[in-house]
Amino acid sequence: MNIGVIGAGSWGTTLANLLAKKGYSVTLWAYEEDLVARMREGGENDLYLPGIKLSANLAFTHDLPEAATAKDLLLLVPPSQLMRRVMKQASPHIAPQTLLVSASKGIETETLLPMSSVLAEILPRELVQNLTFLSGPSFAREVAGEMPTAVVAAASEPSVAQRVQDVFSTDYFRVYTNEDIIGVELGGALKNVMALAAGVSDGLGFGYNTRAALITRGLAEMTRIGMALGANPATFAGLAGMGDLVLTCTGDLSRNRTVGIELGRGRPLKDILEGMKMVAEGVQTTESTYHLAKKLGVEAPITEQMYKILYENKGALRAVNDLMLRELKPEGK
Ligand SMILES: NC(=O)c1ccc[n+]([C@@H]2O[C@H](COP(=O)([O-])OP(=O)(O)OC[C@H]3O[C@@H](n4cnc5c(N)ncnc54)[C@H](O)[C@@H]3O)[C@@H](O)[C@H]2O)c1
Ligand SMILES: O=P(O)(O)OC[C@H](O)CO
Repeated sequence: MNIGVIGAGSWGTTLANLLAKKGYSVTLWAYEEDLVARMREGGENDLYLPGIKLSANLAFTHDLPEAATAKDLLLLVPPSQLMRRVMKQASPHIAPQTLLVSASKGIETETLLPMSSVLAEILPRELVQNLTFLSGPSFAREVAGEMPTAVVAAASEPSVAQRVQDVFSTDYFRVYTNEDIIGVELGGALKNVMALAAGVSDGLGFGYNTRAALITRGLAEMTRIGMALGANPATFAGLAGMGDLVLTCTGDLSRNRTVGIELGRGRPLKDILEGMKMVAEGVQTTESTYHLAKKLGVEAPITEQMYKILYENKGALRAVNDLMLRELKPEGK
């Protein structure tokens, strides 16, 4: 099987390496030309996944058409805000029978669309039918270290999700299938907003009570937004919802949680982002989710306060107070 991977960040590189170690012939596309040269020479992605030895079955390119052409499966892992731009360039080179898998987690800020809708707008129909979404609790570095991990592959056609399940599964990477594309996608995107909030709470010096409250009420908020977009609420109790939410709100490897911690300590967002070469998807997904929830008429108090901290310079402590002092209500609402 010939596989192309679009995006050599920490997740794209990790999944490309997993597939190459399984024996597939894999070509990894990197946006950074100098990184391609270094990966070829040193067998390591020193920018996004330092210290992990890359398989000899892995080829590297800076040429997007080369990565997309004549592939049985193409894995898409750019930051979500760049998905449209990158895939518009790649699209003409993709063969109609190629299995497409997206592993990016975010909502486009300009259109408020999840990746499934972004891709449906730019790809030919025969490719859209075969689209699968891979999501779930999976820090790249732990998968690269072959630590047992479980994720979900969602496609509208079960046989398509099963093919992707077979391709990606290993003894340390267990893939479940699901038919709820929008639920699986939104779980992965919205948990990043909650991870920022959990980080803010930690940065302010609050404890486990606050974090548990944020995780639980965050899940309720994610489920409400998901249901308004047609997701199955049960999906949010699974790996792509609760699973990824718990991981990202509690794990020190989370970039989103780390950004939240710095915000909670009072560091300006601009400073934090200037010091980061990796993407914290939650920063832009907070903006899209805030506007999306308003458009849908869904109550999203944590997202709203996170938006005010990020984009309206609201003090983190005031945001927490405002959350606590909202009108009291029954838990089920
Ligand atoms: N890292 C993880 O543990 C992890 C796990 C699951 C899902 N994801 C998701 O995978 C997606 C990619 O994240 P990542 O962690 O692999 O990236 P990263 O933060 O490690 O690296 C940044 C990526 O952005 C790319 N990039 C920067 N500027 C670009 C441009 N102008 N055009 C195209 N690409 C450009 C870089 O080449 C690199 O691939 C995100 O949606 C993320 O949420 C990440
Ligand atoms: O480091 P984060 O916060 O982008 O999270 C990475 C993955 O999405 C965890 O599943």
